[in-house]
Amino acid sequence: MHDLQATSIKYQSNTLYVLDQHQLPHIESWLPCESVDAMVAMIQKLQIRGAPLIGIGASLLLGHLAANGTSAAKLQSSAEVLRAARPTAVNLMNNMDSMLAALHSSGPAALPAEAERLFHEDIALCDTLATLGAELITANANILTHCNTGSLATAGVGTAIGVINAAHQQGKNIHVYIDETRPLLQGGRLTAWEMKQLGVAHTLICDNMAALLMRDGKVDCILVGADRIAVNGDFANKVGTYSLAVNAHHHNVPFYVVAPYTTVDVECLNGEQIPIEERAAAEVRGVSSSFGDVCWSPTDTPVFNPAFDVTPAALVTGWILDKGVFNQEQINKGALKTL
Ligand SMILES: CSC[C@@H](O)[C@@H](O)C(=O)COP(=O)(O)O
Repeated sequence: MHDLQATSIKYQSNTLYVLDQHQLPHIESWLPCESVDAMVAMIQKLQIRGAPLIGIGASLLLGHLAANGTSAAKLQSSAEVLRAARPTAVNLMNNMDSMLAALHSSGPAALPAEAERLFHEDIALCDTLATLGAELITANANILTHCNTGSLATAGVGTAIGVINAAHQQGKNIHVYIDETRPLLQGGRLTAWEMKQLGVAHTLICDNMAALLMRDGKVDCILVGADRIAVNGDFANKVGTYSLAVNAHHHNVPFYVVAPYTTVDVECLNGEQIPIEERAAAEVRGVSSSFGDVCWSPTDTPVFNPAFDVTPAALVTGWILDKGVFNQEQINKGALKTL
């Protein structure tokens, strides 16, 4: 396979490396990933994360294994194991389907090229989203975003953060409010790191401060990513997105979701059909990260920890997709069925 380089994944001299997002922003550590078990563990620990990137990471690993002589039967079973590593982001399933289609039509020799194609496709999709989305951003806008949707979550410039960066590059003088995104703090750790790297003016807030900012007229629009979009426009994204959408609706703040077609699930008719991952209680009882393990609640406090929630289409102003920007009327007419 050819050498490849993105912000948080790279392939160099026949080795796949993942930038350990569990340790960011304070420690930048690249971990080699040689096996399916290692990739599944990294995906489940969120060392590699973000809907597009987990699909790309799993695909590159399969390409690597095929290039190093793994049999078709083993590649088939490996794709099935990788497919099940996390349940909500459909990019993983869509990418594994692409890899399996290549395996079935042309055999193992086709997998390195297919993985590279998916990697480069994701970069191009992100660029398209950024260009389309930036047109919607007005000069001096205050944008609120949730979780991390940037170059750490994709092979390219990101989805919602890609739009933010494009608007910034166009000199629109934007400012971003970053939801810290409890429980795993993808906003506070990762988006804050990316905004600093990109030179975008930003302010970190706790998730429960967003409504107040909207009430005070300090948010011009909200941009979020997605982990799975149903054909009726309902979508799953990092938990907390739904409450942002409810608050945006109440305060009349435009609310956009930004995602490539690889995040659309044409089999999923509505949000109720999206499987939602539930994660360990320890993530809510405290934090576990490079700055230590802390438990602030009683150690046996009962916990509810869904990693994602579903935002109904009725609360969405626009879907910024690589095929264009769609409104509710277009989505209701079935625009997502034909992507
Ligand atoms: C371009 S990333 C879009 C989504 O994957 C992102 O918003 C998100 O929810 C990521 O969740 P995570 O649990 O960190 O993988």
